[in-house]
Amino acid sequence: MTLMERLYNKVSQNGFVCVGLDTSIDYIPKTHKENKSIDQALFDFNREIIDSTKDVCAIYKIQIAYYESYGLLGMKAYSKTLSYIRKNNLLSIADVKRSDIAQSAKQYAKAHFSGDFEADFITLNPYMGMDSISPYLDFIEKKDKGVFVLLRTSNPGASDFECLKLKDNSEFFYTVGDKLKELNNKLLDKTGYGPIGLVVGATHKDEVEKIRKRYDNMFFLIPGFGAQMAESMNVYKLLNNLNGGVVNSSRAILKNYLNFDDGEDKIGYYARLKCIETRKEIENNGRL
Ligand SMILES: O=C(O)c1cc(=O)[nH]c(=O)n1[C@@H]1O[C@H](COP(=O)(O)O)[C@@H](O)[C@H]1O
Repeated sequence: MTLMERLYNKVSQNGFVCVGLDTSIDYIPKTHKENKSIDQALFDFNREIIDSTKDVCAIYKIQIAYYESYGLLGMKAYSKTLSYIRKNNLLSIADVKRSDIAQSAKQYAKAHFSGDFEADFITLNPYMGMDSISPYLDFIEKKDKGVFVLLRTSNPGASDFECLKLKDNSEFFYTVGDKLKELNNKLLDKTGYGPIGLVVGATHKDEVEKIRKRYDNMFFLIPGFGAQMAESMNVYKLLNNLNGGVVNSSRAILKNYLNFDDGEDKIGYYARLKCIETRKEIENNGRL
């Protein structure tokens, strides 16, 4: 089975939620971190979240900054989390948002698609051009890996550059998406999708239908639901019949336990509950 088939099957079986492991030490209750090293505290927290959510989510996204910020110990937790996901036959997106000249991009590909930090997918920033993307193709094709490339991000600043109007009145990000679509079209498998996906935030509603239609063979990573308050209807439209993307939620899932009196003893349970609620809310609102 190819990577895209595995992801597609996970979405069909468990739903489209992507659990964002943006694990800050501040999210971990005191009782769960005292007498532990930082790497152990971060990893134990992640393991509890993974064990409790693996049958109600499609994939895990590990945001590397949360681990880099704790230095070597943080990176140890990052590496252990990725290998725990792999050992359990689950899928991972390393949210590393890389972008560099081809020679350096090759090294990033090696760093994040093999060895201590091996992930199934990574996130890329495309704004240095296509030669900053192509070095990843070797791993995509030979090692069955995938990428999600930033297209229309969820932050307010997305309008500063991504949405600038070109001479023909189209927004700049469509030029980026069209080039990536061409590349992805050569790699489609029987799911109808290919391993070059797009990151499309759900916080902007005007263009969601147009984006989904234009990039119909591209799998989406959709952030913005939960803590960034994207509307469930936007998410639904981007999902393409609920199987053309994954919806990331990080803080809303990891910190859900804080909303309950018995939360500290049931961190995983409340994370699981939030995954189920997230899926239901998007599915139900989409049906309206
Ligand atoms: O590439 C991303 O994952 C990403 C793109 C984007 O446009 N917006 C965005 O929020 N993200 C990431 O998605 C996650 C959102 O986290 P929450 O807002 O806590 O759900 C963070 O890890 C962000 O870095």
